[in-house]
Amino acid sequence: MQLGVIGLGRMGRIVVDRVLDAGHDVVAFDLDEAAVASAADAGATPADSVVDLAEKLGDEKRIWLMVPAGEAVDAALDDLEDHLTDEDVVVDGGNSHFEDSTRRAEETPAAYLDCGTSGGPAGAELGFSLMVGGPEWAYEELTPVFDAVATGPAGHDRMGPAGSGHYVKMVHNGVEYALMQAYGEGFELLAEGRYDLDLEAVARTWNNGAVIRSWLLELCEEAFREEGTDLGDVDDYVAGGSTGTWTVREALEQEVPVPLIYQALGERFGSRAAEDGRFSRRLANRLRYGFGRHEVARREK
Ligand SMILES: NC(=O)C1=CN([C@@H]2O[C@H](COP(=O)(O)OP(=O)(O)OC[C@H]3O[C@@H](n4cnc5c(N)ncnc54)[C@H](O)[C@@H]3O)[C@@H](O)[C@H]2O)C=CC1
Ligand SMILES: O=C(CO)[C@H](O)[C@H](O)COP(=O)(O)O
Repeated sequence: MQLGVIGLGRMGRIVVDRVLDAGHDVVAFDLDEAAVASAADAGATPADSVVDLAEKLGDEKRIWLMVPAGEAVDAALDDLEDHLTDEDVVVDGGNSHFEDSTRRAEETPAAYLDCGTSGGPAGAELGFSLMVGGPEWAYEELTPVFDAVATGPAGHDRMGPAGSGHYVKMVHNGVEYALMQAYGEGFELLAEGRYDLDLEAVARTWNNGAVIRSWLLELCEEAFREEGTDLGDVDDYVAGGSTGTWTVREALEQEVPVPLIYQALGERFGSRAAEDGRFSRRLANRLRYGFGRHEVARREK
């Protein structure tokens, strides 16, 4: 199969590499020329615009968007519009709002798959977890690509109709916020509590057989190993928040109580309003680097 990939940043580049490794062809475009050149070095055919990418793909277009949610997705779709037919397939693998995705599915001339992507840059080796919404035929058609980008066939599934993939990913992120908060509170109590503990050793012990073992807990272990048990100069500022806000807003609309997710979101906003040095916020800040390579806010020395 030949796949066009638009957006070659932290996540899009992994899509390119895994699809090439699986023996498919890739045509690649990004606004950043260096990113295009680097993808070409890896074996992709470079494109110098979205239209050039569409033309290079020929008649049967399968295109993966991996650009920031919002305007960049609409801009790419606007440029593609005149080059798509109902036999083509466009995948949006970014963190788009599910209502934007249902709108785009109606407006786009091609079949549209909204694909929630989880796993972060660690997915380069492991593959991602992919939550896909949209027409069944298009999902089946793209299965070889999903097999390559995901951890394997078990790492992706069709959630339902348009919007459902990004809906599931939105809720995934709400869960992510609450888990980070829970680990943060536990480690804060251990850091402030009765014993002088090595928190890397605690995390490692928990990660080996404990009920609460997980990848986020492995990232806590990594954070303590790399920053020290006191988290060094990691600041208490936690960035991000859009997907958690969407989750809470949707929960309010559906009248489903999500107090843990709400509280975790509030903690993020609180971290920006007051510098209180809370350990849980410092760990959340560092964890965002662990799973997403988001920049770590650090204290001035
Ligand atoms: N970093 C992470 O762990 C995860 C990110 N995501 C989502 O994946 C998407 C991409 O994220 P990252 O790769 O981390 O971002 P990134 O900032 O590393 O890469 C985005 C790339 O898109 C390019 N770009 C922006 N507008 C463009 C346009 N109109 N046409 C072509 N290229 C354009 C940029 O030049 C950049 O290279 C976002 O929606 C993000 O929320 C989803 C899951 C995890
Ligand atoms: O989707 C992700 C992980 O699953 C991204 O890393 C996302 O950026 C996380 O959300 P936030 O930026 O609000 O922390």
